[in-house]
Amino acid sequence: EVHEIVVPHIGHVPVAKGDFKYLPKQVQDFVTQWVDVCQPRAVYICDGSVEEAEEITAKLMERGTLHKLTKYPNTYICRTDPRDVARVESRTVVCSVDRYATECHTKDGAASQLAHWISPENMDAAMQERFPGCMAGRMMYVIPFSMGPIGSPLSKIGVELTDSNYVVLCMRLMTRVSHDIWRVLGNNEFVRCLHSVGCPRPVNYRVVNHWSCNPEKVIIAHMPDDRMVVSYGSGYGGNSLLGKKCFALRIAGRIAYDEGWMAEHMLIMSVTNPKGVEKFFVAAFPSACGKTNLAMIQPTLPGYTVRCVGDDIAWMRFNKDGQLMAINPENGFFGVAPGTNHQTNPNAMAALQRDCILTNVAETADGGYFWEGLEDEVDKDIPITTWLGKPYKIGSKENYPSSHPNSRFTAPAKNCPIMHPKWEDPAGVPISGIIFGGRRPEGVPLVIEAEDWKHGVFLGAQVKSEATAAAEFKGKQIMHDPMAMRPFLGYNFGKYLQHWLDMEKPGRKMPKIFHVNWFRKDQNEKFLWPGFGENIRVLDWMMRRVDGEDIAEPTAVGLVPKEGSINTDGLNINWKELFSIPPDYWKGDIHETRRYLEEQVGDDIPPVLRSELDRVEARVDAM
Ligand SMILES: O=C(O)CSc1cccnc1C(=O)O
Ligand SMILES: [Mn+2]
Repeated sequence: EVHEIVVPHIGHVPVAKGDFKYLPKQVQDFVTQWVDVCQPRAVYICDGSVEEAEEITAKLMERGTLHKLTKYPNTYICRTDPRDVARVESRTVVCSVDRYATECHTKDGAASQLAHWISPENMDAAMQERFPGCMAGRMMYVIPFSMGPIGSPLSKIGVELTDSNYVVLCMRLMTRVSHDIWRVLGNNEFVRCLHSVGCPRPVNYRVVNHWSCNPEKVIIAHMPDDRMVVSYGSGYGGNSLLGKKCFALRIAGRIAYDEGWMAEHMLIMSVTNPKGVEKFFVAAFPSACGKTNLAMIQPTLPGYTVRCVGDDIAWMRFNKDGQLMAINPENGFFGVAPGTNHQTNPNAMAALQRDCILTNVAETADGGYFWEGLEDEVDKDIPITTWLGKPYKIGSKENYPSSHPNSRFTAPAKNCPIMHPKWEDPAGVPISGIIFGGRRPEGVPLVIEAEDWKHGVFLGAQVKSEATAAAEFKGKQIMHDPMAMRPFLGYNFGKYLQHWLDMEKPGRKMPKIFHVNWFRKDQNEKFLWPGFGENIRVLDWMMRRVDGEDIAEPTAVGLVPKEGSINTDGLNINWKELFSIPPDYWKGDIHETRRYLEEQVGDDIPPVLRSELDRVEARVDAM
């Protein structure tokens, strides 16, 4: 076995684990290149085994980064530096030679919200400023991982180099990490991922919560042409688990554009009705708008069964029979903890009974976890320690909230009791419906069906939602989040929309496209729709529409359910208000959609989409 690597500038670097010569030559070159730059004290080639996880967990517990929750087997809690708690959109960039391969020709040079470009020169400068020597005194972990079942023709392989053992543990839960990857990869293409917390040793400042990070110098950069991602300064979630947003959406989106498939910010689920008919849906909602909850709903209608394939990312491709097939490229869930409880998502709670890592949640004195939403599920008087390490009691204002609004659970998908038997099927699952949606407290009906594919792409492009905690926006503004992909684009959004439009080809069974809004309120700020398990009623209506039942009627904004065609037995629903399409609201909304698309996509708006915008706007203006 080769127990060291020889690199030009620093000579011999020990290989603490694994056999370097077993790696494919192209991976050896990738590792050697960055060992030489980052200068770690040693290299650790991960194999994804339980033993490896136990070894690294013990190391993190010893250091105080991870704390064991005795109430649940193999479950740990982690607190970050409070400055490192969410995706950092302002520091997330995409590098391309031509600026407009990444950004759109925005109107009047407005700053792009849809992907932030960095020039190759500025990329190099940013790398030079950060990576040389950044891993001094640290271990470089080499993580071989597959997005999608190992060996599936729809899967893609990545290799992440990182100096964070927290990332090693989470990547093992979120992706498929295995020694077998090397054999499956051979000399094929792989996505290069380089991550550092940006804290070379010796560090001469106090590290908060044993969580090394370098917030001032955070950069999350993508080089789609080179199929590469580099991330520096943040240890958290989508910034550091590079298989997730960086690879599976931004880089994969560009690969999908080149290869003719789709990488989308979507859950994948199946619904089986009392007659035993099963249909699969994907749904794209902005961050923290309930994808995990919908993917795992417990139907309230008798005789319906919902199963989960994935809760956040879908890779989709039309097969030779013209059927759209989807896989979940991930292996676990990295879900928002606050608001998750046995009422809102009993299946997620079932997946949180063992083998999880919880980040920035609170801890109960009896060795359990706590977050906002669990008040009725723990002993009212139990002493709680907040994510900031402060004392908290349920009902108290002091040290509220107990958990960071973007605190997360990292859980292996296999522990979710309703995973579909085909959730790892290499061929994927057949998609009948695509659902867009967002948090719209006003004016938007419970469900709208697109008249056709291009109208559906328009419904996706006009997605908006009240801001949430998953990124750095604050407050209750209505934010645009076209296709629910605004933070996750890897190339020109106009080209991305054209790519969607180009998916429609003769011989293909184009899925129906819908838009949902669970969050409409009446003038007293009361929700008009109960949501959660009751959403099965809307999915049932969609299934019947897919089968062509005459239960929809046309409106200026699309097809809506005929009165009474959604089963509302047992509910007290104000149908009129829930489905009203207030002309003034929609006139304002469609003009805001035009303003946003003109400003942010400008000349890159695909002509077919522009004509959809004109067509719908004319109908709304005539209301
Ligand atoms: O990556 C983070 O730190 C939070 S963002 C996130 C995590 C899992 C799934 N989706 C998202 C998102 O922002 O869409
Ligand atoms: Mn997401």
